[in-house]
Amino acid sequence: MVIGDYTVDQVIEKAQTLIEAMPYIKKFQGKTVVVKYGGSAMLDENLKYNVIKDVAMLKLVGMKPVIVHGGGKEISKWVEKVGKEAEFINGLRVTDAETMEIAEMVLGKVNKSLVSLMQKIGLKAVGISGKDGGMFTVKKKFPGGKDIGYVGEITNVDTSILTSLIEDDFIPVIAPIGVDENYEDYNINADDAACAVATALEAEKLVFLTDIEGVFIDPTDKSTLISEMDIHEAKDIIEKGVVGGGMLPKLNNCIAAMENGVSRVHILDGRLQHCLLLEFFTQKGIGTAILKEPLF
Ligand SMILES: Nc1ncnc2c1ncn2[C@@H]1O[C@H](COP(=O)(O)OP(=O)(O)O)[C@@H](O)[C@H]1O
Ligand SMILES: CC(=O)N[C@@H](CCC(=O)OP(=O)(O)O)C(=O)O
Repeated sequence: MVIGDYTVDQVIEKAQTLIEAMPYIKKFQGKTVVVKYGGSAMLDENLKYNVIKDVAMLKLVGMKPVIVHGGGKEISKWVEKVGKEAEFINGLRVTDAETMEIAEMVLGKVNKSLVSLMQKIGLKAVGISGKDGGMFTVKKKFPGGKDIGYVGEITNVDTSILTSLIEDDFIPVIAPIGVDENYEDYNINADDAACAVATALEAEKLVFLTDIEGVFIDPTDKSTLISEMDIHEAKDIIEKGVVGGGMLPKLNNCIAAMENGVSRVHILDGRLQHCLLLEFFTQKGIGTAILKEPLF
């Protein structure tokens, strides 16, 4: 027997998936969830559209999603177009005045492209940067004591603009730019921004969407994926030098978020279609989960 385009078994399987989602929907209803959408996982419009559809689903079942986005790859592309070389120290972009200008322009474009996609599927979204509503106050960051230009560390998040938007049913979409007390612009690593926002909003969950399956002991050996680790293990692998590149600020931020009250932190492969739905609504553990304490 067939029902529409499906066999009875397929229909039952679909219904079971919905039933499986029920406890998770109940658990996260009314909760704030922060999704950090990394530039590395914005490979094409189709993928972006699917991520936005997942966010729509989170919103429609009663969660309060907030998006903090990156755009590092796109910034590097434009930095190279003006004849410069993109340079990073500890996963943070060395940002001179010209690079700052490029970063703000590119992040503004990424921001509005995400807002457009949301509007296309009927979601209410507002794109802002940390400058809007005085949301982020920053000070210059000196990673390892080094001066890397206009790179900011968030010292305060004024959540009033976010809470107003959320109360009015909008999804805030945040670009990681902020100003210091002298109103100088700063480029902020999007992982740092997501962690600060999740902490300030006391989010239930912080999810990083990136371009790798999760955290690996050895990224060249897929069998070394860490599916769960506690804060101590996370600190340990950082100390051992196992984690590099853009994963370093991500993992440091996972630890900071957990230490500052965020209940759950996950690192997921944003290239995997509907990874957010799989993570939120099914029992399948995907990516790397960072836990406060060991489970056993
Ligand atoms: N131990 C590790 N496990 C996983 N990824 C790692 C590790 N060490 C370095 N990386 C790198 O970190 C990258 C993710 O960070 P990044 O490129 O900044 O992504 P995003 O744009 O999502 O912030 C991965 O693509 C990978 O190359
Ligand atoms: C200071 C710093 O590193 N800023 C980042 C901001 C964008 C970002 O973090 O984007 P992803 O999340 O895609 O990496 C940068 O200029 O690349």
